[in-house]
Order: sequence, then C-alpha cells, then structure tokens
Amino acid sequence: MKLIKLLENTKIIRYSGNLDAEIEGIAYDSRKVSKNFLFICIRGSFSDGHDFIDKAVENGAVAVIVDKAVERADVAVIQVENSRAAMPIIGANFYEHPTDELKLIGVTGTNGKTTTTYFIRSIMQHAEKEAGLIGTISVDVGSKKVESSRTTPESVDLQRIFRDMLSNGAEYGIMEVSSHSLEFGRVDQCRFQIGIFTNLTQDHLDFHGNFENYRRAKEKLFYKTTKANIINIDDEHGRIICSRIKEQDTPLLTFGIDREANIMAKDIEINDEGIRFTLMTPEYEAIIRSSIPGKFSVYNSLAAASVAYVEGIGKEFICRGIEAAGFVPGRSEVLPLDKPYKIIIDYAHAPDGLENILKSIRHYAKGRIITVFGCGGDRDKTKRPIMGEIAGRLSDYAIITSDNPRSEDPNMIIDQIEEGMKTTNCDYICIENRKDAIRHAMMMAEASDIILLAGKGHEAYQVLKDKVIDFDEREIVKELLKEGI
Ligand SMILES: CC(=O)N[C@H]1[C@@H](OP(=O)(O)OP(=O)(O)OC[C@H]2O[C@@H](n3ccc(=O)[nH]c3=O)[C@H](O)[C@@H]2O)O[C@H](CO)[C@@H](O)[C@@H]1O[C@H](C)C(=O)N[C@@H](C)C(=O)N[C@H](CCC(=O)O)C(=O)O
Ligand SMILES: Nc1ncnc2c1ncn2[C@@H]1O[C@H](COP(=O)(O)OP(=O)(O)OP(=O)(O)O)[C@@H](O)[C@H]1O
Ligand SMILES: N[C@H](CCC[C@H](N)C(=O)O)C(=O)O
Ligand SMILES: [Mg+2]
Repeated sequence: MKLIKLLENTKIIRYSGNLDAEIEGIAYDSRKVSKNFLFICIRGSFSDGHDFIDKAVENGAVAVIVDKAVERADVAVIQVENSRAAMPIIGANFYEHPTDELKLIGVTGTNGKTTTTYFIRSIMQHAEKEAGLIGTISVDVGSKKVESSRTTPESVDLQRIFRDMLSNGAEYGIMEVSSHSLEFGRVDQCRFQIGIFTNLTQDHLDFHGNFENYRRAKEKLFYKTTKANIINIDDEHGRIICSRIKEQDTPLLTFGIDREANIMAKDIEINDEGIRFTLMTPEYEAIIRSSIPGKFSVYNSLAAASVAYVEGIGKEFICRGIEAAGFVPGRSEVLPLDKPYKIIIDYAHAPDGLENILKSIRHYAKGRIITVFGCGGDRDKTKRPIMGEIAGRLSDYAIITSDNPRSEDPNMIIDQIEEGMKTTNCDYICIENRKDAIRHAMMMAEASDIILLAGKGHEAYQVLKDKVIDFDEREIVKELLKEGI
C-alpha cells in the first residue's frame, strides 16, 4: 500500500521524502522491521523508538513515523503529533479496517476475562459460528494458534490479527481488553459490537496510579461499542459504569445474581464438581452446568450467556457451549494425580482472584488447604501484603514463593507478602525457589488435603532477572512425582 494512503486521518505536522513509497509492512520495534517497512517510533518507559531508526533502516525501513524533529535524507520521515496515537490509525488503514466487517466482542474487568472469552467461543462453536480469539493464553485466528505474550496485543498487531481472522472465514472476533490496552490506545480503531464488564477489584495500581483511573480506563471500552454493553450489576463499579454510560445510544444489558438484572441466575448449586443454575432471560430459562466450581463461574457463564442472548443464539447452544468449555487451562485446573491429595493450578494473581479461588475451595475441601503462591515483580506492589493476608486467612498452611520476579529481588517481594501473612494465624514458610516450594507442599500433603498452586496458571515459563526459564507447573509436578514424592 502507498505510504500516503497509510497516513489518512493522521495528524501530520511535517514530512520529508517520498510519500508514494510502497509499504509492505509496519513495525514499532526495530528488530521486527523487514524490507520496505514503515517503522513507527514510540517513546516508551524503558527506551525511545527514535533511537533505533538506524537499526530500522538497516533492516529495510523506507519510512519512519516520529513525534519529534528528525532529519534524514535516506527515508521518508513523517512527523505526527503523537506516534502512539497515530499507530492504530495507520494499522487500521494498512489492514483496511477489518472491524468494519468482523463482529468484535470485547471483555474487560479485573478477573474472568479469559474464562468468559472461552465460554463465549465455545457457545459460538456449538452454534457453528466461526470465531477468532485473542487473550492471555493465545491468539487463535482460525488457521493457526500462537501463544500470547500479552493479554491485548499492540494496535497494529491487532488489526493484522483481525484481518487474518476474516481471511480464515471468521464472523466473530472475541477478545480480552486489558486496562493497559485501553489506556495506551491499543484498541483505538477497533469497532466493538459488544462490550462486557466482568468486575473490578484491585490490580495494576502501579500503572494506573489510583483506583479511579483504573476504572475509567476500563470504562473506555463502553464508549466504543455499537450493539450492546453487557455489565455485571452486582459489582459496585459495574453500577457506576452503568450510570455513566446510560446516555450512550448503545443498548445496555445487565447481568447478576444478587441484584435485579436483565439476565439472572437462580437455584444456584456449587460443589467440587462444578456449578449448576437456572439461567433467566427475558425470553427463556435454561439449566446451565459448568465443571469449573465457584460462584465466579456463575458470573462468567452469565456474561457469556448474555452475549449469546444479544446475538440471538439459541439456548441449547448456550447450555452445550458452557458445559463443553470444561476446564480453561490454568483456571481451577485439577491435575490428574494418583495421590490421596489434590493439586489445583489457578491463575489467581490479584487479591480478589486469590480470595475467590480459596473461598471456592474451602466450600468443598475436606482436608487442609496448602497454598503455594507469590507475586509478580515489576507489577503493583501494594497488592503483595493484601494477598499475604488473604492466603493466610483462608489457608491452613501457606508457602510463600516466587511468581515471575522479573527485574526485582524475589526475596524482597516475599518479604512484602509476608507482612500481610504475619497478621494472620496461618502457619507458613518462605521458599524462594518455586519448584522447591511445590516439592515442600507435596511432601507435607496428607489424604484429603488440597494444594493450590496460585498465580501462574497456564504460564509455561518463569521470568527471572536475567533469563526466562521453562516452568510449566504441570510438568514440574510430574518431575517431582518421578523423584518419588
Ligand atoms: C507497561 C506497558 O504496557 N508497556 C508496553 C509499552 O512499553 P514502553 O512504551 O515502555 O516501551 P519500551 O520498552 O520503552 O520501548 C519503546 C519503543 O522502542 C521500541 N524498541 C525497543 C528496543 C529496540 O531495540 N528497538 C525498538 O524499536 C519498542 O518496541 C517500543 O516500541 O509499549 C511496548 C510496545 O508496544 C509494549 O511491549 C510494552 O508492554 C510490556 C511488554 C508489558 O509488559 N505490558 C504489560 C504490563 C501489559 O500490557 N499487560 C496487559 C495485561 C494486564 C492485565 O490486565 O492483567 C496486557 O494487555 O497484556
Ligand atoms: N468472574 C470472576 N470473578 C472473580 N474471580 C474470577 C472470575 N473468573 C475467574 N476468576 C479467578 O481469577 C483468575 C483469573 O481468571 P481469568 O484468567 O479468567 O481472568 P483474566 O481477567 O483473564 O485475568 P488477566 O487479567 O490476567 O488476563 C482465575 O484463575 C480465578 O481464580
Ligand atoms: N496479565 C497479568 C498477569 C500476571 C501473572 C502473574 N503470573 C505475574 O507474573 O504477575 C500481568 O501482566 O500483570
Ligand atoms: Mg486473561
């Protein structure tokens, strides 16, 4: 596509060079530039993309987007007001506005995004509707599935993914929309048909500064939708969002258990086998079952059922779809184990998620709950003592260990978690190495005990200061069993 066409609707301050250059690809990382690419220079928190123009040109860039004055004769230079803001516009131009065609469904909230998107996709599959999926675990465009490195990809990547989905025959795109992506404008130029709000509790305060900013970031999704906003009305922040978006033309649909809502659940049964409830919509009732236990599973089912309701997908597909979704990798995943105790892997990595999974296990645990957990480095520090207190209050024994320490000293993170743990009566131990921590839990487990490995869920790696190592908890447990534990 010609560079000039790519620049449509961007705010150009000045330019030099050939605007008729033929552009074959776009990259915002110099290391990903190839022949005839456009390189977009982003000023980040660690580095400044403008410093990598030489590298980009060496790799084949023929044009660069900058947001500060840059003089170069060898490539076209387009100075815009803000490169990050221009990036989604350029991406949408290059991939020819895929969300004008794709029915895009976005799920936001602190917890339940991945699970809800899996439920929605399973319903769609049962109704024989082609749907692509974007989220924390993977990006699935239909013809291929790749592991994700983030929950919501960067804007240009998103536009490419949507186009790939369409090329593979997708009618729907179902995606998790993180607060980071809303704040950074990664989803600008995405025309969402449906937006879903699961819930809002503490997380990412390092990035958003305070809770109000965090809520406002999430809220942005509901101004981008055209067909329906689906909101959990039992959540106090869901109610705030409802009151703030009520002037919108987009119809609002609420779901809930405790408050009067459009889509509701009654006769809820929860046990260690999962959940069962009666789904109530304005038009029909249906019995829903899921093998994921916990009240939060009812909420995720209600959110997914609400989408199906809006789309006019029959109730039989809702029932079959949610039931068949079975386990979502690393979410309340019970490991197959020939032992008298159980091991559950769960991605709970924020206070509310941890509290929910522990309360859900407490509901059916017959023996002790042994919790192995840590907190990620380079992420919200304030959640650490809070999670320590929750794990202490709701476990019989806790092992504080490392999650992904990233650039931080793992023992410092553990100390901060311990502050909260100390305020409870829980017996605990700190073991920095996560594999050793799991070994300790398995060695002490007795009949009927439940070991919860919280925080890493589906992740198959651990991010340490200087390297990323293989760390799949399913494999680690297998290795430990081979050791004879
Ligand atoms: C806080 C955050 O989201 N940061 C994102 C942001 O980083 P940044 O602006 O600080 O970028 P930077 O690393 O300083 O680099 C600046 C620019 O120079 C470029 N560069 C850098 C080096 C080089 O050799 N050449 C080069 O061109 C980079 O590609 C980048 O464009 O922009 C980068 C480019 O788009 C992202 O990769 C980066 O995501 C990082 C990896 C990240 O960890 N993000 C997490 C926190 C995140 O987004 N999480 C949410 C989920 C949260 C949740 O709900 O649980 C998500 O959606 O995944
Ligand atoms: N609706 C919910 N409400 C509260 N907790 C939930 C809910 N759904 C799932 N959880 C808990 O939160 C954990 C994370 O769930 P899930 O991966 O679906 O959330 P997410 O919003 O995608 O998280 P992330 O922000 O990391 O992408 C689960 O392992 C479970 O313990
Ligand atoms: N999407 C979340 C995932 C956290 C997972 C946890 N294992 C950690 O590393 O903190 C984040 O990027 O904050
Ligand atoms: Mg997720």
